[in-house]
Amino acid sequence: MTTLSEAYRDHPIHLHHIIPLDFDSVQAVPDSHVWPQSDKYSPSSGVLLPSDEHFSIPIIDLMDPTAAARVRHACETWGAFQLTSHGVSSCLLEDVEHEARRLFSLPARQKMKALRLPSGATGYGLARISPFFNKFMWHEGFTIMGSSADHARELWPYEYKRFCDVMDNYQTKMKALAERLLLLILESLDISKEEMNYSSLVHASEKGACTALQLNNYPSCPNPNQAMGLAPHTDTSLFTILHQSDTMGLQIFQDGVGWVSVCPIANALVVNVGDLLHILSNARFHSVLHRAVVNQTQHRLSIAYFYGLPADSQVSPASKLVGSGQLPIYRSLMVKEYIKMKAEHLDKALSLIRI
Ligand SMILES: O=C(O)CCC(=O)C(=O)O
Ligand SMILES: [Fe+2]
Repeated sequence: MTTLSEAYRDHPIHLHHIIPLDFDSVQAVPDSHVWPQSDKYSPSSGVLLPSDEHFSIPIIDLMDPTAAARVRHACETWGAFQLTSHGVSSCLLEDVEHEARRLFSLPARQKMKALRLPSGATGYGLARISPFFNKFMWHEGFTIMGSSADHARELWPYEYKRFCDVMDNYQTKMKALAERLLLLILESLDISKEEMNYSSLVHASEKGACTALQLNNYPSCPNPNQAMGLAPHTDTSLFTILHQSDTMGLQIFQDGVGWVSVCPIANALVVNVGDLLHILSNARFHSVLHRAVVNQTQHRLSIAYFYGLPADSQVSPASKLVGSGQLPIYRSLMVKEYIKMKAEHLDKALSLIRI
């Protein structure tokens, strides 16, 4: 079966788009990291603080009997929501954040030992979207797919086990939560698991879902208005479950409104609709454009769990949602084909598969 790593292998990335800045060694934002102020990519462009509830993403309690309807509304209007009562313990969230902090606070030369390979998918480095932008992001990341042992051993030859145990446990809990959420999302689209007549989704929830864990670090920045933490993008996943530390930084784009900050809520997880769910829902749910901005005094961490379909499966608008007067908006294609298109064309990928 094709894995996500194999799907990325054909798209080597140049080393200067993998190696992060040694943030400890700079006093000012270097020109290579200064983003233009005048366009939509400007880090300070049109941001709304969610002081008004109309400008904040919905908060959904997973145990609420009306959760499916609320999920549908959130995914149709925002493409994102904050999830509470999700059953992932606050201890585990603290542990995963603590381990991520421990990793990113290592000296730069130590982190470089676990650098992602040019044609690799896992390890330490800049975000994969880096080559699409003229300027570099104020960010360093660490990607895990399955076991983190090989890279963790490079970072801590003798004491890597605690890191691996926490990451394994977190991925196990995230997978179980993602499977619950997938069923809720199908229910919200009025599709029962039995009606899911193509195998990929059933397949995904039962065995081969393509998943990845992404640890993100945004060091404090001498001039946050000039720098960009993570440039605007949509996730390729079905959906992403994100834990953010208690520093503001995540923003989502809402048409006609602009960039809206997603306030950290203790123990809530942010769920973002990704491209695959957008395709599957025949664009009823939208894959949310989001970015991360940086802070002058506090560094910020986030931990993203990407839940996708198996790379070898087919994705298309669900048959339940097309037919009765509704035409499919996207053609059917293999998930790995879509991953490849995204790696080559980023935000143009969806338009390339429109019918
Ligand atoms: O740091 C964040 O809040 C966003 C992270 C993100 O969008 C990603 O890892 O894809
Ligand atoms: Fe993202």
